[in-house]
Amino acid sequence: MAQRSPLDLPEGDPFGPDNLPYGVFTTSDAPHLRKIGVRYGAHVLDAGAAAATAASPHAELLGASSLNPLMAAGRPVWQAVRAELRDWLTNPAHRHAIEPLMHPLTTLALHLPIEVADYVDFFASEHHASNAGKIFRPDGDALTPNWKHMPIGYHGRAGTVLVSGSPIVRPHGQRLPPAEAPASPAPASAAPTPAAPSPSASSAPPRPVFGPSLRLDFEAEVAFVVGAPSPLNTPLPLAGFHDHVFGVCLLNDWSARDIQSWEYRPLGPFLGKSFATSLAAWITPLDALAAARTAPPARDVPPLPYLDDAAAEPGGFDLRIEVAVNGHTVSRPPFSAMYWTAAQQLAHLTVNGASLRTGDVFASGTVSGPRPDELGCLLELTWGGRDPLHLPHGTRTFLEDGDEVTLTAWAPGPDGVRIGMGEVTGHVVPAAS
Ligand SMILES: O=C(O)/C=C/C(=O)CC(=O)CC(=O)O
Ligand SMILES: [Ca+2]
Ligand SMILES: [Mg+2]
Repeated sequence: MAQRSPLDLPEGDPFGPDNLPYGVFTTSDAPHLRKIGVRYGAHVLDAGAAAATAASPHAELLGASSLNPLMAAGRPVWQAVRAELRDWLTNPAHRHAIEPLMHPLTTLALHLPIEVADYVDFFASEHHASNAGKIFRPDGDALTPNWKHMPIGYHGRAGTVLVSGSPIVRPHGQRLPPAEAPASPAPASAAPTPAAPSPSASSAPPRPVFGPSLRLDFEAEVAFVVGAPSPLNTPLPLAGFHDHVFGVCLLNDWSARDIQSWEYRPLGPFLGKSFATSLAAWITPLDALAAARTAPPARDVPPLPYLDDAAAEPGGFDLRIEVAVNGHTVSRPPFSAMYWTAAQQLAHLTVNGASLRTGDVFASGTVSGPRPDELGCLLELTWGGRDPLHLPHGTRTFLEDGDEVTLTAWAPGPDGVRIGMGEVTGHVVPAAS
């Protein structure tokens, strides 16, 4: 049987000419030579080689070892490069030149496609925020009084953003001893080292122990990658989203709930989240998601003018996310349910005069929908460990060593075609001894 050309895709392939996500790869014969690739079906185009062959004016940008130079070039260049890529991959006149530059995806090593500058994580799902509020702060209001007035967020740790597939080492940290039996069995190496004798009276102040986290969790999120930088002291309007955001990808904000719940007051998440954040290897260009734009939920509290999106282009994205633990689907969070949009988050990030750098990543926050099978983390799916999940391979409250978590997503594209968002995956390895 004749071998099908990598340029002939099956009908409706989610990585077809309307998608064209960017990544960075190496081949086994040149493991240190990072190249920009464009995913097309089950193959990857060596974009730098294609640009050189075509004598493209963008050959230097596509010949770089990360996406940052291309991302810094701005939207007119992004659009010109996307048109060139589509021509190279679909115009029969280029077939003989392009075919030899296509690598089977399975033969490549994929790397972090961008050099991450700053990393911010938001808290934009009303369902997640109110569930987390009820679980972490059962005696208070589910939402804090500021929540409907601004997209709440925190600055995370850019240096520990890892590419999909990287192992996640169970973190050590301070945590409170569980009031009763631990919600999930301790890994063999997890015997905690008491920092102090246990309190003898129930009114004694809490005293932490030190050891591997017993409540390791995932958070299904969507990340937005900044391309064009912005100057200091220049707040961006909502429309700035279109000019400054290069692309979108999946992100897993691994979270140690026991470390987090002890440390987060009063300044917010810190070491319970900074040990690792996984980013997908493929960045979907914003233009590939044009058909997925959708209106966000109705605002029941009018936002301040700089966040008011009533007259703006629809700021939501209809991304259908799926979360699998060890290959078993545990949730399908709908990104269209997010209350605060990425455009509002960008306007808020810069409203105080803060500048943007190429490679800044801002993540949506955990994506949870209203239904019990739409929740984006185990904290919610097991209600703080109270209601274990029953999976074919055993019950889970939080993650055990060896567990693998995979997020996938797709978005509606033009003419009923699906735009594949690739995946972000990671597996838990035992805490360092
Ligand atoms: O309610 C809290 O105190 C914190 C909840 C989170 O886990 C914060 C976070 O990472 C934001 C998010 O993913 O939505
Ligand atoms: Ca998060
Ligand atoms: Mg994290």
